[in-house]
Amino acid sequence: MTLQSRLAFIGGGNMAEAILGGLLACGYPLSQCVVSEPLKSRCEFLHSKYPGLQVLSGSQANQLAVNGSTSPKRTATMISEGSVNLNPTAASTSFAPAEVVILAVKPQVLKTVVHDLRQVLQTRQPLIISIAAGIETRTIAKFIAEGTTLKPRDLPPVIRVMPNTPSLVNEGATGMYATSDATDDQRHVAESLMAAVSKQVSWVDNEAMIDTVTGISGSGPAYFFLMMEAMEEAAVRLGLDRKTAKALTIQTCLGAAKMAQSSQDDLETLRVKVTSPNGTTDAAIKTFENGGFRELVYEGVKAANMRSKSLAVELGGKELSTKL
Ligand SMILES: NC(=O)C1=CN([C@@H]2O[C@H](COP(=O)(O)OP(=O)(O)OC[C@H]3O[C@@H](n4cnc5c(N)ncnc54)[C@H](OP(=O)(O)O)[C@@H]3O)[C@@H](O)[C@H]2O)C=CC1
Ligand SMILES: O=C(O)[C@@H]1CCC=N1
Repeated sequence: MTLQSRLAFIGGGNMAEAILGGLLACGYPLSQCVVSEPLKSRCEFLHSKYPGLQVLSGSQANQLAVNGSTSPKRTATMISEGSVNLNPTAASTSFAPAEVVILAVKPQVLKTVVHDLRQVLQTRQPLIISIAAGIETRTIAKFIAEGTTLKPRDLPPVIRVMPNTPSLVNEGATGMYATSDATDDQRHVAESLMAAVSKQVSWVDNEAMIDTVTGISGSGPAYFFLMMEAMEEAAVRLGLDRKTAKALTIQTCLGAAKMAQSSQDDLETLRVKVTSPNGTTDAAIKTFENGGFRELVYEGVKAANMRSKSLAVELGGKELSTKL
């Protein structure tokens, strides 16, 4: 396995595209990537945005993406029989087997997807990276092993990753957890892939911490977009035109983040430096604090964390603990 390993994305939605787009932007070879995605319009979108990318759909698309097919004739038969559709711009009808499989479907369909891929995952033993919120590594291992006599040691290792959508612009923040059976080489490959699209990659030792990572950086971009939407709206209500309101809001967010990243000061000091006593910022900050801003943020992050845990219960059969 190399840092240009053959990658199969199972699911070609928002987060898959964020990772794929970020990898391609930093030079990952397009010819090493295949995406399996059932929705025709989404396939067309991916074809047109990434010309030459192999995008598969159809009933056997997931299998083909993982298993590969070194016989163009066999692939052509699958295509003519309609079990696989392949975009016409893709370079080849031969597929090497995937060395890394990125499970990028919604948590609710993960079980079905993994069940369908069970055989090929057991045979090919690719490194499996799951980005699905909530679903634990042992649950994925259970899905792979179900209906067989395989022992955990016979299963391919699963690395659980919680990325975020800024990966698309190579500004992702990613949390990672690997089970003890993952080798250093496999961890290195997974980390290198995510590091290519993320400015911050953090391993956690305890899988439960992935729920917390989900509540902070996985879901986090949406919190900042919400804040920016609210600031833009406030500026418009107070008289600015929308274009100016949006541009000032976005640049303020970016500037604050860059300062926070590069400054020796902690976040509180940076805030205090903007806040003249009894000045304008002071008036705003007091309004936020009096409205319970910090507690509200805590409750929001906790809700995301708890939802991640409850997905593990709903979809993985785990007991729900009320402990965070
Ligand atoms: N969006 C985000 O910011 C983040 C998402 N995640 C995780 O990433 C995963 C994907 O989320 P996201 O990209 O937002 O969701 P999307 O719905 O955008 O993407 C999932 C894609 O998988 C496709 N799909 C559905 N069934 C199958 C199948 N049987 N085989 C192959 N593909 C299938 C869907 O097609 P169709 O539309 O036809 O159903 C869809 O295009 C989730 O598990 C989520 O928890 C993790 C971190 C951040
Ligand atoms: O909202 C979700 O469930 C996914 C996981 C993290 C971000 N989006």
